[in-house]
Amino acid sequence: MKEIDKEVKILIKEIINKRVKAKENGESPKEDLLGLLLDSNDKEIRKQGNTNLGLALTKSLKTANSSTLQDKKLQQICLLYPPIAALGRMIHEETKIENLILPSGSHLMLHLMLLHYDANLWGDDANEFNPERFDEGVSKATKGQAIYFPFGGGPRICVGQAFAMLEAKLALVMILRHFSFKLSPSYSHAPHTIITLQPQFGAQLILSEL
Ligand code: HEM
Repeated sequence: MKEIDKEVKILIKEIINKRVKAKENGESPKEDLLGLLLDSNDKEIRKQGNTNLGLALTKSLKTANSSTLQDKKLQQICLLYPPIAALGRMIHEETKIENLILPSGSHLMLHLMLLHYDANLWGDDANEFNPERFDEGVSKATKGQAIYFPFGGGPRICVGQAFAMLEAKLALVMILRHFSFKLSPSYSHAPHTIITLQPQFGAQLILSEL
């Protein structure tokens, strides 16, 4: 796991460094999030007279790695809004589940939203944002049951899980080091599935530079 963690960090650094180079050559779009963050990072570095961009990135990576509160929040976000909302499987041989006989070739869908919002499994606050339920990790929160599947499970579990979580934390840390943000009044809550679960009308935020 430590090896994967190291590789993931190197990958993320490579992505950012490539972008920094493109920016220096005037080839990088400014108006996306990474462009905005790099701009803001540059300003901070100029203010502090520090020309070593790597230091700011290393600090962000350190903060991202040590933030267990963010882990819990991301786990809760994946409970309410699993980016992949349903998993599909085909059965290769006739299978009996209690009194149900599923013929070979049947297609099954496991709908994560049904599982993740089930009050019998998660309690009465199933549909509330409550990161504290993950205080003692995922296996305690699920009481060892197979009821939490944002990254799938078993032999086909997502190989990019650690990368995706670190990437999300890193993006958050980099934003929060430079900006505070709140939801724009134009935001309309409409989770919607087009392959992945996404906000149908976008998620407009108002960023204020710190
Ligand atoms: C928030 C981000 C992500 C989510 C929610 C996610 C979710 C999932 C889920 C649910 C599965 C299982 C699919 C199934 O059982 O049918 C899966 C598989 C997989 N994911 Fe991800 N994933 C994410 C990011 C990534 C990233 C960043 C990578 C690559 C760097 C990646 C690579 C893969 C691969 C290769 C598999 C197939 C594994 C196999 O079948 O053996 N994923 N992912």
